[in-house]
Amino acid sequence: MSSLAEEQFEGGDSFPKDFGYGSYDDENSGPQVQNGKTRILLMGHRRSGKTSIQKVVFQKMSPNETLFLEGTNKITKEDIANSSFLQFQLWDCPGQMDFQDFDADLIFAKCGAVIFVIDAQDDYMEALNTLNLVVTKAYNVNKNIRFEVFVHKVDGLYEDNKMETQRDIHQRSNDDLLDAGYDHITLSFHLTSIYDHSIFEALSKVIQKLIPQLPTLENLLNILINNSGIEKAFLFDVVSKIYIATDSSPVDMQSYELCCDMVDLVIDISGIYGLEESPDVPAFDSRSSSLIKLNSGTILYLREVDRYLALVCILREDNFEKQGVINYNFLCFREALQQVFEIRNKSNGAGEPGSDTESIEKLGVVNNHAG
Ligand SMILES: Nc1nc2c(ncn2[C@@H]2O[C@H](COP(=O)(O)OP(=O)(O)OP(=O)(O)O)[C@@H](O)[C@H]2O)c(=O)[nH]1
Repeated sequence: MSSLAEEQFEGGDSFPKDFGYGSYDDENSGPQVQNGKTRILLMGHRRSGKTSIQKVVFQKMSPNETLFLEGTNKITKEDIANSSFLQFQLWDCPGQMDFQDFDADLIFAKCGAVIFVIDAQDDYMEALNTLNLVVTKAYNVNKNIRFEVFVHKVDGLYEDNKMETQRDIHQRSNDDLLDAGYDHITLSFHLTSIYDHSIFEALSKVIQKLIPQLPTLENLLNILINNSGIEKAFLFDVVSKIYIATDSSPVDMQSYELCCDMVDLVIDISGIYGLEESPDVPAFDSRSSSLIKLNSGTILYLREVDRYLALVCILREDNFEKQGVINYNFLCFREALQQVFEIRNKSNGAGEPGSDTESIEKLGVVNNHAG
């Protein structure tokens, strides 16, 4: 990779205050939501890695530091709302809780997703029994919960063994549900580790399922990339490096990792050189953008969308010749995104397709291929 080619600061208006995430709070009013925040539960046996996941992704703890974490002995609630775009409450449940006998109504009634963490380096048979118990209890309380199984600590497994372990856990847990008469419940599986980007990618996928505007965001990104000669675009929450949306082309891990590294780099450089006199003014602002040219003839291009969101694009160097078109399309994209949130804030019916279509129609992008 060549060095950072350009860290540029451009003029431009910030979004109005009401596009801040505060208003996003009010729009969710479904049963899975409490105080406007979707509740996500982290469950699993002792030492499976639940607290480590939360600390590494949301509190920027380095993976090695998790070695010194003490066991959790009561449910820890973490608001992931004020510090980033993501509006949810993460409940870290202690592994030592009595899974046979706990207040399922209280825990699952207002829950959007259960993440069940299984230590793939350990014997997981007992964990599968607990998974079955948790899933069936949760489903009886709330049929809308999404079940996500993290086959965790896979950094300790050989490549072949990873897929084999996931396949085995998938097979056994589905068989258990079938035996219990719950064959209609869908479990999603993710291979994860805190020592690489897999945990960020898995959490991105979990969280995307809980964002009602996801299809609209994906459509907007499709329109943007098709008209700008961009190959791949991610909408990042810069605080957590979770991508809240991407275009509909498949995600390859390498591209995602490159984009994550770029977000880190921009935040670090902004923190060092971009601070205003007042420490309260965030360094990552409407003037932040960055361009990295790789030796492979590929360009990484980052633009600030608002103080918590960044668009990161991957494109061929040749297609970057018309940077003006790309910048213009980006502004249209940003405006459309703003409209999506404004319309949703006004309407009570979250997720109604009509309102979102209106924003897409207003997206007056310019086609980069047109010459
Ligand atoms: N190799 C490896 N170790 C991990 C990973 N994630 C967590 N660990 C380690 O697993 C151990 C237990 O992690 P915790 O996060 O405390 O586990 P927990 O599930 O919160 O445990 P309880 O609070 O007892 O329920 C720590 O030593 C972590 O460093 C991972 O992805 N890979």
